[in-house]
Amino acid sequence: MNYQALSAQIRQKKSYLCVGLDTDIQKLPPHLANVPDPVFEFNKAIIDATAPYAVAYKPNIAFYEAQGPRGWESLQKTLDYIPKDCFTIADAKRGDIGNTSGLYARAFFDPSAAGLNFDSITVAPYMGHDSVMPFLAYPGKWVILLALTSNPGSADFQRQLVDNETQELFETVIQKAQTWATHEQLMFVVGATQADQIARIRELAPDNFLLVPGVGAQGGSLADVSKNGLTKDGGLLVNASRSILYASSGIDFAEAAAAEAKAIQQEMATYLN
Ligand SMILES: O=c1ccn([C@@H]2O[C@H](COP(=O)(O)O)[C@@H](O)[C@H]2O)c(=O)[nH]1
Repeated sequence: MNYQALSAQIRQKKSYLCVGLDTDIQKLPPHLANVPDPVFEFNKAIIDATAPYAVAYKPNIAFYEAQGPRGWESLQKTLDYIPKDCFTIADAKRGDIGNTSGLYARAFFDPSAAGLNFDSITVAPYMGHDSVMPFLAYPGKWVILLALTSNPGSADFQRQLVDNETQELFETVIQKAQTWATHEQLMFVVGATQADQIARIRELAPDNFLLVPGVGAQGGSLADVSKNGLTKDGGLLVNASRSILYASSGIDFAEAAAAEAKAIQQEMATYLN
């Protein structure tokens, strides 16, 4: 999905909600325990329930690869089930020397390789340009680069002063990466818990989409993120995973997920107006 189509989806659905499919086998409702693929059945119900309110889905790859081959199978089926008008994100946080990154890119972007055809992948910037470029070699696919993450440890490196102490490392990442790709292929991850930095990030990256995890379970504020992060084209994908997936642990889990997604979408609609 390209920039214009994503922006049009946001306008049409009045939503910039990304539902995070962090599907934890230990947390599934008991009544799914005996179906052949509980992770896929759960995801299918979550997708059906939340699709009216979401423009993107983000399976976190760790939850699938930890299950071995059957996890990859659940991931494949889930990706194929996501409606075609929704943007898909492989939250894999990859990045390595060039030839290895090339294989990561193939695994997630080339359906003739591992069967997966994601729109985008999260990438760690730490190894520099040659670790990121192989992902950008796929026309129409996106790199979502970790810039200022939502976790407390983000202060350890990302907030350190660099460039003769003139700016923080995450600012350098955002500036430098824009010499590698346009805003039509490059997004940045910025935690909702870092909302006080979003105005600065918008100065550095006025047109790039930001993927913002950290509302819901991590306590970030949708209002604060939206106030400084929205652009004329939308410009934000705000992710919520646990607060939607596990809104109820019972037989009504999908209805509870729909209610949670709808509440977020309705709040988003007020900020888009
Ligand atoms: O800075 C980051 C980068 C990625 N994540 C991921 O987003 C979701 C958040 O899940 P919640 O349950 O809504 O807290 C999860 O997949 C993380 O790995 C992040 O939280 N922060």
